[in-house]
Amino acid sequence: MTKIYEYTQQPHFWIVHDEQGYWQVPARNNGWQDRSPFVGHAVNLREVADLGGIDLGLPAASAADSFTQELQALPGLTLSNAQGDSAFVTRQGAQVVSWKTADGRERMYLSASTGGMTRADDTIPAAAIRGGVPVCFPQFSDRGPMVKHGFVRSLPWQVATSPSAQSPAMATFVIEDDAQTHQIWPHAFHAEVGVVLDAGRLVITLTATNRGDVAFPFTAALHTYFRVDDIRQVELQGLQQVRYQDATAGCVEVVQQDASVKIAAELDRVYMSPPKKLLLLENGQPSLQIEQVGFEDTVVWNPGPVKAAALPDFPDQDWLHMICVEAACVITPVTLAPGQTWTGGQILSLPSR
Ligand SMILES: O=P(O)(O)OC[C@H]1O[C@@H](O)[C@H](O)[C@@H](O)[C@@H]1O
Repeated sequence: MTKIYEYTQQPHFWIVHDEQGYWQVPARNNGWQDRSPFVGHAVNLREVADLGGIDLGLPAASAADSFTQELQALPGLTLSNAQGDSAFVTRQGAQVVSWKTADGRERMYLSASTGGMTRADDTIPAAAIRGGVPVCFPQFSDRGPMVKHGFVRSLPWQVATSPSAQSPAMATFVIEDDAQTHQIWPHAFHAEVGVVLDAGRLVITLTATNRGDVAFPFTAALHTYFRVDDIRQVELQGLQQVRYQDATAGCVEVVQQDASVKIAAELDRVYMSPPKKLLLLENGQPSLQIEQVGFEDTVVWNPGPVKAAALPDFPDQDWLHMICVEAACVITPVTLAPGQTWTGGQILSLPSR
């Protein structure tokens, strides 16, 4: 039987801490009987009941003052674990802007000249934060009438679950529609970002719920910026024979021929229904495994030298030090009926795991 140390129920998922780490398990069919994409083994409801209901409780939901720390002047909070991994999530956009693995290596790219909502300048809408894991919702890129990549990446989020002494390695963040969002998008929604840090692994989930009485479609992405030493030594494996739209060429459709994606200039592609696990290599060595669930497409983006020079919040040379590999729903929008919930996630792990 799987030994479960603690578990807590969120509105749309469970957080489970067992022998193998922390897991975020979508709540379907009223329980965990479904083998979840987030667990490598079955966790079933009866086993949990047998444990006698260990409920350690959660700190009460708190507001902006949970974001007591700063990174590059961006208010946020830190997650950490006993193994020495840490992550920083900003109030603006519930954006993971730092993920340091226990070897001390920073895995997320964050522009030194990013804009964003500081504590002193709390005006909205703020510029998006350039780096980490921007949450694009309810529109991916400029494929619709809305502001590029939707509006939630520019808005302040609330903490639903703070990292605590008992559970320092997980947090959840929420945002809902209000008078301001109704001016941009008329729908009643609830969005939730879950961040779970485990030894050598980071799980980020996006959950969207329709809390209105009219169905709505959306597109979305976890627009992850990975930090790399030198993009010219980077390969992304797992996309051979996958069809993609090339956004640098009018979205013409092409089939990936090469075994790996390499970047020498601007690259902007939406891979359609690719395999769910990709491998990032640096200098020929596996560097990170990038897995996605729930999201149908994968976007790969690097601005290259010319576009980089034109981006005001991005140092000219930094295209050499990042690659975006994004879990995305682009080609086929997700439609949520009233009351319905959708969850997608990206699971990033060191390749030795
Ligand atoms: O500059 P933004 O709005 O953060 O977008 C960055 C890039 O995001 C990618 O997801 C898109 O495919 C690109 O076309 C876009 O340029």
